[in-house]
Amino acid sequence: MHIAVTGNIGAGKTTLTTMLAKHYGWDAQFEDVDHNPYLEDFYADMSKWSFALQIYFLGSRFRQVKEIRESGKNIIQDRTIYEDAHIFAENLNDMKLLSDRDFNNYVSVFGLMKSFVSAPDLLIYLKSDVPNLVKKIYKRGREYEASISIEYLSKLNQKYEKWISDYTEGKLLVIEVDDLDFVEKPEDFGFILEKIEAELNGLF
Ligand SMILES: Nc1ncnc2c1ncn2[C@@H]1O[C@H](COP(=O)(O)OP(=O)(O)O)[C@@H](O)[C@H]1O
Ligand SMILES: Nc1ncnc2c1ncn2[C@H]1C[C@H](O)[C@@H](COP(=O)(O)O)O1
Repeated sequence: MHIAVTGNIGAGKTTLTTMLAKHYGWDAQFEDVDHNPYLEDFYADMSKWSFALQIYFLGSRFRQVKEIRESGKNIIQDRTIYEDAHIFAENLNDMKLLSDRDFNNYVSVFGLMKSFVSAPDLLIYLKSDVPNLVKKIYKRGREYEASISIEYLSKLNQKYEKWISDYTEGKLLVIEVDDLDFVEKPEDFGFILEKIEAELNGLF
């Protein structure tokens, strides 16, 4: 079984992925953030590094897709390859931080990869508003993310809303996380588990 957790920067994907992997004994796949050779430079100069970062994330995410196909294990994944293309790359192009030439090149490589990608059995979208995302990004305290603007997060949130409303590839669970503290409150984590189990009824 393949479950993926999706959502904007700071929504709580890594935290929930870690908790679910521990709770169910699933393998977890995380984003390549700490050893990412471009991320810090990207936030310092988005226009200069956007293409290199997108290619890096695309390659890293495709490696995960391959592993999921080959492993036969129950895997929970922190963010999907769809988000790189439909949320981040598209938004950078909209904001003129990724040129049309580089974006078209990216889209053509993504198109080739897409035929190898299977949708997760369940996609869990963590929906959060921008002020709450800002609070959580601040709480996490990655220095290079201090430059993330409200405008950037708002545009990403709009892309997420559109993408989720059009998503038909598989089962989808939308969780509004702003009033939940699944880190500190076991009952909030329990509420999420109940929702997941209702969706996966029969697959467990
Ligand atoms: N529902 C929540 N309630 C309280 N704190 C949260 C919640 N979700 C995430 N956090 C905190 O917010 C920060 C960002 O969460 P993280 O899981 O890294 O987000 P993401 O992976 O989506 O970027 C972390 O410090 C985490 O502990
Ligand atoms: N495809 C991407 N383009 C730009 N930035 C990206 C992409 N994928 C992830 N990121 C950034 C956003 C955050 O700063 C880190 C980690 O993501 P998070 O949502 O906090 O787990 O990488």
